[in-house]
Amino acid sequence: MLFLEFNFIPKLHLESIFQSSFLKMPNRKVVKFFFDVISPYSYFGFEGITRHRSVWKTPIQMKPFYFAGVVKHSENPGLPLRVPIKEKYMHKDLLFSAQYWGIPFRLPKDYTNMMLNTSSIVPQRILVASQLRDNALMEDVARALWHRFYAYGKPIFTKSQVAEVLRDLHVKNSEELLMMSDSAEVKNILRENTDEAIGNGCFGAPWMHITDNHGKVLQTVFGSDRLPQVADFLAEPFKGPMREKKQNA
Ligand SMILES: N[C@@H](CCC(=O)N[C@@H](CS)C(=O)NCC(=O)O)C(=O)O
Repeated sequence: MLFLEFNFIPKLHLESIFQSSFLKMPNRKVVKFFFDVISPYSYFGFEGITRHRSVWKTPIQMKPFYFAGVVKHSENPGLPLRVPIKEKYMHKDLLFSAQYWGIPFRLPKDYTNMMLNTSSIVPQRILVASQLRDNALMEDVARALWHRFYAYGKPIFTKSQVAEVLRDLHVKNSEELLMMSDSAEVKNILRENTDEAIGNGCFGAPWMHITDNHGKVLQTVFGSDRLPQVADFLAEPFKGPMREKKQNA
């Protein structure tokens, strides 16, 4: 009898713990945000989502990927800059959107040509190398690259151009970071991030996956302008541009 009682009490206790903590635990989602510094809409999405980090409980994973790889794989012929009437609209829309997000922005000289004919492989690999050191460093570098390009019209696509950004940010051992960006590890991560997006139907940037806490993709999302829907899906607040959070002025 004593044995039975002894057995019974801990069982009940365990059940109640299980019910209160595991069964009622919210099924926490995760947002993966795929971006490339060649993509100006990635800049807006990057600002929007990182500003919302302060008001969301949902974890956000930042994923530098290679936009040219996405475009090639998806055989996307619809890049707005390739269609003159969309190009004209996009130039205006970029300024309009930058104003909304409170981002200093003007179109660098020869913008369309540069966007269509320049590779972002160097800065993207440097972002991956920075992220291996520290995600906050990666975000600072990404923001500084975009700021240099859109606020000052200075290019950001070669090693020496990125090195200047690292120097301005006073990044420690920046030479090591530049060397690391050529490593197989970094190249593989960039490829894996790109393949992960492509494997889920990606054709453009920015791109997001909303996953469950086991990594299963519940929703894929294209565009910086989809953050209100993302917030709604996560049952999180959408607070607009949160311009008070802007870091580059
Ligand atoms: N409406 C989207 C536009 C995003 C966009 O046009 N991204 C470009 C790269 S910067 C792209 O991936 N375009 C591919 C396409 O439109 O098919 C937004 O506001 O973010």
